[in-house]
This record gives sequence, C-alpha cells and structure tokens, in this order.
Amino acid sequence: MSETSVNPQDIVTGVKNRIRVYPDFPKKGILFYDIFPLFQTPSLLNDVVRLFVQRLQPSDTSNEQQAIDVVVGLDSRGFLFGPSLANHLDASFVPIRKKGKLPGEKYSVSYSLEYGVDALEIQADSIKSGQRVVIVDDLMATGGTMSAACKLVQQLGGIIKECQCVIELTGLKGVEKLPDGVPSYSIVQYEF
Ligand SMILES: O=P(O)(O)OC[C@H]1O[C@H](OP(=O)(O)OP(=O)(O)O)[C@H](O)[C@@H]1O
Ligand SMILES: Nc1ncnc2[nH]cnc12
Repeated sequence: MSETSVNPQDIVTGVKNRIRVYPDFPKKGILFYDIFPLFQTPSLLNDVVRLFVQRLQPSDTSNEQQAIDVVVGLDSRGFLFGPSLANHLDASFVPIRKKGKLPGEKYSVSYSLEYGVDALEIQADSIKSGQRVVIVDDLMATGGTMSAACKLVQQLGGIIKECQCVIELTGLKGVEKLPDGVPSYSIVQYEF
C-alpha cells in the first residue's frame, strides 16, 4: 500500500496523551494502562497501524519474499489492531484465543501473565509452515502472553518477523521471555 510515511515521534506523543492509567486495577498493585481512549481518535488509531506497517516495509518493495503472509492478533485487545494491520499488509488475519474459544483441531500452550495464569490456543491449520508472521497485541507486560503466542506460531512452522505492541512495560523485561532471535517493537514504553 503506498502511503506517505508517518513520524513515529508524533504518534508516540499522541498515544501517550490519550492512554489512561488506573492504579490498583484489576488488582491491588497493578497500574493498568487503558488503550480504549485511542479509539476515540480514529486518525491516531490509523497512524498507529501505519507505524506498525512502516516497520515491516521491505527496503526493496519489489522483493515479494519480504511480504508478511499472516498477522496474528492476541485475545482480546490484539483483535483491535490485528485485522486493520492485516488489511494494510494485504495479509491474512489469524486469532490466538484464550482456551476453550476456538473450534476444531488446535495447539495449546499455558502461560502466566501479570495478574493470572491461563492457556492460549491457535487453530492447527491457520498458519502454513514457512509463512512470514507478525504478532500484534496492545501491551506487553511480563511477556508471558507474547512468548506463549510465539511458541504456538513456531509450532505451526511460522517464521516470526516481529512482535508488535502499542505499549511495553519495560521494567517487567517481557522481551527477554521471547524465543531467541524474535524481534519486538513497541510504540510507547513505560517502566511499570
Ligand atoms: O505480558 P503479559 O504479562 O502476558 O500481559 C499482557 C497481556 O495482558 C493483557 O491481556 P489480558 O490477558 O488481560 O486479556 P484481555 O486483552 O482480554 O483484557 C494484554 O492485552 C496482553 O495480552
Ligand atoms: N498493567 C497493565 N495494563 C493494561 N493491560 C495489562 N495487561 C497486563 N498488564 C497490564
């Protein structure tokens, strides 16, 4: 898709101005970053997705091998960005869902997150071996969710080109949990 490039710093500022922070939600001691106010500014939301796209653009746009085949979105807030990102990239969209929500043959991985433990699932035929994948979510905290998602994609033979989040809580060192060699990118960073 040929669009003019976006200035990352403008988007960082826009996102930071709109995110709301709630102490002690959903549990005491958790500082909760609410991304939903972003959706009240459609142009900013569009810029967020375009910034994700810009990161993935090959330097040589004629090289078809560089294209992303699949955007994987994580249940549930990753679904707010994934389909739009997939549309911009002309890629397919695949959901990774919390356990018990997807029908058919599935792969499953259990994981821990900042405030609980759960399992994630992907449909067995949703990614073909060798397909180039980007995984998107709203936020990375401990990295438990994203690292479980990486494991599922890799079990299906997907090649993860990047894990993308709007927010990263850098003090929780989530990126260190990702499988070796998997790149990650976040638009805004907070320590906790
Ligand atoms: O890095 P982690 O410690 O794993 O935490 C990050 C995950 O937690 C949140 O989702 P949550 O599980 O709360 O579900 P939701 O999107 O349905 O609210 C967030 O949207 C990420 O998916
Ligand atoms: N601190 C936090 N704020 C918003 N979503 C989260 N998911 C995990 N930790 C979170």
